[in-house]
Amino acid sequence: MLKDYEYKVLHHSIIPIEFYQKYDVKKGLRDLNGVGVLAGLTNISAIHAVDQSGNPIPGILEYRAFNVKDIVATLRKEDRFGFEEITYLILFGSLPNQNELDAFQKTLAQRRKLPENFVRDVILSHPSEDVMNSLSLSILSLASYDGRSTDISIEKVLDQSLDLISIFPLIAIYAYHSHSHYHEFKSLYIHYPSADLTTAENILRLLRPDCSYTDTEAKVLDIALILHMEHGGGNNSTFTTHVVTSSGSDTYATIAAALSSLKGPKHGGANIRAAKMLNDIRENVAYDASDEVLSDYLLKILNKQAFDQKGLIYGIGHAIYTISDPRFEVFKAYVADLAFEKGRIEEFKLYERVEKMAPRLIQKHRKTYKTISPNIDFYSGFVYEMLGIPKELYTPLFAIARIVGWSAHRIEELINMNKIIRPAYESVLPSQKYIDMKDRK
Ligand SMILES: CC(=O)SCCNC(=O)CCNC(=O)[C@H](O)C(C)(C)COP(=O)(O)OP(=O)(O)OC[C@H]1O[C@@H](n2cnc3c(N)ncnc32)[C@H](O)[C@@H]1OP(=O)(O)O
Ligand SMILES: O=C([O-])CC(=O)C(=O)O
Repeated sequence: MLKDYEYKVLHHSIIPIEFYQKYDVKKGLRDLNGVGVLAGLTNISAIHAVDQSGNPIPGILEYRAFNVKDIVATLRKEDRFGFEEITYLILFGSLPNQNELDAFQKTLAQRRKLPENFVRDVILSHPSEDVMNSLSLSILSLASYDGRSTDISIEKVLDQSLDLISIFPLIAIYAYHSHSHYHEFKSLYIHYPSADLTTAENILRLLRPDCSYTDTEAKVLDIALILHMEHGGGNNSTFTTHVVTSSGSDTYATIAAALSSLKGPKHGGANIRAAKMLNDIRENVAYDASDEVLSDYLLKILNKQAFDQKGLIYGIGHAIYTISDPRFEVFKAYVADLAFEKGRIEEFKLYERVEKMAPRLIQKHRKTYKTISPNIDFYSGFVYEMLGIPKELYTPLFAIARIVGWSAHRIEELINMNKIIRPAYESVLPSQKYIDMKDRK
């Protein structure tokens, strides 16, 4: 029966490919040359991938006009954490001075707590292997604890956003513990966060049975969070935030929608797929395999004959960047050091070979004129793995960071747009006369 229904659905859904050109449809809301259709304006971040004449350039990412590479280099030089400072920058538009930063850190620490019995009644009662779904469920449940959940005044939305930024790490990690206890039969422990620690340190503290972590581990995680915080208004989850916000919906529903978008394997979910794909490659191709053998296996992945049979090499390619994703470059600088420290050089070398080989294979195989390069999530799963972070938390870590960007964009949409987002779909089916039941075949 279901097969029958499937046949009908396919038969009545397929639209001839040439129609998209005929009606000038911007597939993926992209122009023919791949540039996104202009859907909004923003002060929050800028992504530069072409020069003024439209020629590709190495990618540049700016948060509130500050180059992300400079931000990370300064934090590294001064050997300090930056997630809270860059959250302040993205939300409020300027760099905090020391007093402003201290006060903001205190605000986040005070908000880093869940409603009474929330862990017991919501998180532990609904264990799921999919921590992204647990996050969505928890965010929607939080609305019931907020007496003004549907208030969309800027003051209230900001208040809700600061709460969500503070508690996302708690929800994600407790949800992981719930899954690991009820589905993997491991001991259950729920640590409280510490008001004296940064977001990155608290994540590791809440995750580990003995709350321990090294300064290097926490600083690498802090950089990973900063690199994932924000990426313009057009990425799939932030655009979802704009779309849902434009209908007048509340913060909880909007963020649940953004989470649902982020988990997709072509977006934030790519980090877990990239790590699983590399494990698959490791199992099927020896570390010392020739380039020819490795290339043949990558071609099998592209031809949907290997790994998840979706035809994608995860962690490679980007909708906007061509020559390079600047976040990838920053990340990679940490991977080599970490791999050396953790004795994972052989794996790192395999990653590196795939990173170099895959873009060329995709270009050739998909016959694309566009230069393709690795994106931020090619190495992020490997980094998390080396930090001992379970794979169920890879995409939630992205969400823990991106909630900052979503919040800023939701507020920007509320302040500026006041117009429901509503693009057009042209019907290509000629009208028919309704048929009486007795006359149907
Ligand atoms: C944080 C982030 O969201 S970063 C992105 C994370 N996603 C991934 O790593 C998943 C793998 N990558 C992809 O699927 C794509 O590169 C995307 C979704 C990121 C961008 O997709 P697009 O904007 O369509 O990329 P682009 O226009 O450069 O693609 C050109 C062609 O190459 C293909 N292609 C691009 N990247 C890949 C890839 N990694 N594997 C296989 N094919 C690819 C596209 O499907 C397209 O083929 P088509 O013309 O037959 O449809
Ligand atoms: O911009 C995009 O399309 C995807 C991306 O890199 C992000 O959201 O960080």
